[in-house]
Amino acid sequence: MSQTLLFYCRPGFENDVRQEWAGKRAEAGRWETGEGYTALHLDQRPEPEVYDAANWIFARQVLDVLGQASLGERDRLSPILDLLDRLPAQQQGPWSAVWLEHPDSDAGKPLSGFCRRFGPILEKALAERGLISDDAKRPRLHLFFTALDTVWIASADVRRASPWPLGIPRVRMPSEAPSRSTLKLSEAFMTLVPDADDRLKPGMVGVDLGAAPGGWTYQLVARGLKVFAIDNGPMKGNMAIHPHVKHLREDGFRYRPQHQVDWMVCDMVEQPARIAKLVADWFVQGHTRNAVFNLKLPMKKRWPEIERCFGLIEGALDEAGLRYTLSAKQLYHDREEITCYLALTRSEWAKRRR
Ligand SMILES: C[S@@+](CC[C@H](N)C(=O)[O-])C[C@H]1O[C@@H](n2cnc3c(N)ncnc32)[C@H](O)[C@@H]1O
Repeated sequence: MSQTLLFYCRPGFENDVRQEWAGKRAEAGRWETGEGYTALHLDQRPEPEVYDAANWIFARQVLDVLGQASLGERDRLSPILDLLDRLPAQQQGPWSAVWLEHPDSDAGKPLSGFCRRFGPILEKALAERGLISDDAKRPRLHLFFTALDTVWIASADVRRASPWPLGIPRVRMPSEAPSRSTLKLSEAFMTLVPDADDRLKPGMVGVDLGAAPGGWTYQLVARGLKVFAIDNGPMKGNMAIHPHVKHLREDGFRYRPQHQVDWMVCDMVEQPARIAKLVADWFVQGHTRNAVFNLKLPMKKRWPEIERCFGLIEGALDEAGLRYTLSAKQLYHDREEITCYLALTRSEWAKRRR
């Protein structure tokens, strides 16, 4: 049975979604792309894992398309309900929720007001037809408006899809943090570290490479960690005087901790392969068990660069016989970059603990 997949992404990174697909999957199909999204028409339905938003770096959300509707100016509701009525029985709902969304693009953002107004109208109509269920495990209905008169209608498996509208987590800017970069690490913990509350605990020790002015250090300190902040530049605000922060004016590529630490984070602006080698060395030498690091990707061919960096890390850790997980995402707060999470498995860490 043919199937269309809809991917949401940061505007300008649609080609990166396609490159990532081609790098990871054998199935080829026809792509249909707009700013902030791209859809893939396939002859066959792919495996369920494909819908795991966490498995994709550049896609924020991956949905199963049910259809596309053109809407009239006076009556937008009827064409949507008609399309839903015509779906095969197994796709007809009921749904656990209905989300009205739009591309995260200059053209898409003005549609948010319309989505807010139209959402309750649609929800009421669906509820009257018995199409909204209390069962939170039921699929979610997504209406992705690319214009006031054009909508993609899609469904999401709530166990696999991103849990945030537009695939964008809401992150609060803490007033005490010295830089907006803090949002990136906060988002990384929400998105990439599934057991963050367990893996980041008071009393743990972290190293922040390229720490100044202290936005990432702030996130570690806020979770009760003691932090070695490595940077030749100055730490600012509370991060310059906090008793849990030790600022060392050293080269982040040369610095190594005297004792094993729980976390290493790295936001140095450098060639991605150099960062990848540095991170791999920290793990192979047993300096840390968790790392969040940023790979800056200003180049045109980002996917081959990512594959090269992951190859470097995986090659080094595999050769050292380590068991680990490596994941990555282009976060909402990432521009021409991605954020990666590398962690030893719990059993591996227990084995290596000195
Ligand atoms: C993007 S900023 C980091 C921002 C920081 N994560 C925050 O949230 O405030 C990059 C930092 O890396 C530092 N840096 C670059 N190369 C470095 C190196 N070789 N050793 C130490 N710090 C370095 C720079 O001085 C700069 O402060």
